[in-house]
Amino acid sequence: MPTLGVNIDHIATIRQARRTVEPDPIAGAVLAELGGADGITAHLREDRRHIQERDVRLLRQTVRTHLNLEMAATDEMVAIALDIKPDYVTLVPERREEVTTEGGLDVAGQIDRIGEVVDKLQAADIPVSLFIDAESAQIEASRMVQAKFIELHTGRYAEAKNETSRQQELDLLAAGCKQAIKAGLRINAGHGLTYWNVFPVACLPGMEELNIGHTIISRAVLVGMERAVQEMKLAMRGNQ
Ligand SMILES: CC(=O)[C@@H](O)[C@H](O)COP(=O)(O)O
Ligand SMILES: NCC(=O)COP(=O)(O)O
Repeated sequence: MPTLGVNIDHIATIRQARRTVEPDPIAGAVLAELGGADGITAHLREDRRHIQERDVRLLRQTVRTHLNLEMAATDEMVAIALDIKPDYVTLVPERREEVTTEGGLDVAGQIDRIGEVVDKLQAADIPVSLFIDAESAQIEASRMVQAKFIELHTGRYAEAKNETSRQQELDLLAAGCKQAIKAGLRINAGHGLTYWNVFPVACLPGMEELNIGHTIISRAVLVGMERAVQEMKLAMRGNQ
């Protein structure tokens, strides 16, 4: 069974709706860990729409499991990561106009830039994961830049309109896992996973960690954070 990284961005989304101090994602992370989270994920977006730099600095001091910092491959973010030293960094693509991340990072199309960022972070003992689509060229490019991990983008699987296309997307993810294992890459996955669609992804070969946010925070609003995390861990084992 893969481990569970709980993405706490959307606790901060509620706070930022009023630019106030509550709810505090730091408290959310503590409760997620008490509920059984194996890691905490936070996405410091360039537009700061949810997580703030203050949150990442406090999370670095308070997280007892491991901290995964999601960020764009910009100089500003690299400087923050080198200063804060999360347990690992996941490089993601960002567009200010998007509601959420729309696809994987184009590593193959910017090998030099991504390679430079991977080198800088890994030289500082911060392992790097690349959030990519399960495409052969992107997995090969991730190997070439010597990232330690990839995070397979599960958005298209999650948004599939019917069982046939969901199965096709799952097959692509499974093929991506096989290629990544051969390439010596460690494998995470995430985006759009829910209590209802997570189990087949949790069963993919070599899957190490699932990073899940929106569905857990949505449930936590209604039933509380610890219970929402416990229920996700059950769903990852096939019990909803
Ligand atoms: C990269 C990814 O899939 C998630 O971190 C997602 O980006 C969560 O943040 P947003 O909801 O702001 O897109
Ligand atoms: N990298 C994916 C992630 O952290 C959470 O994405 P989502 O579950 O909020 O869609």
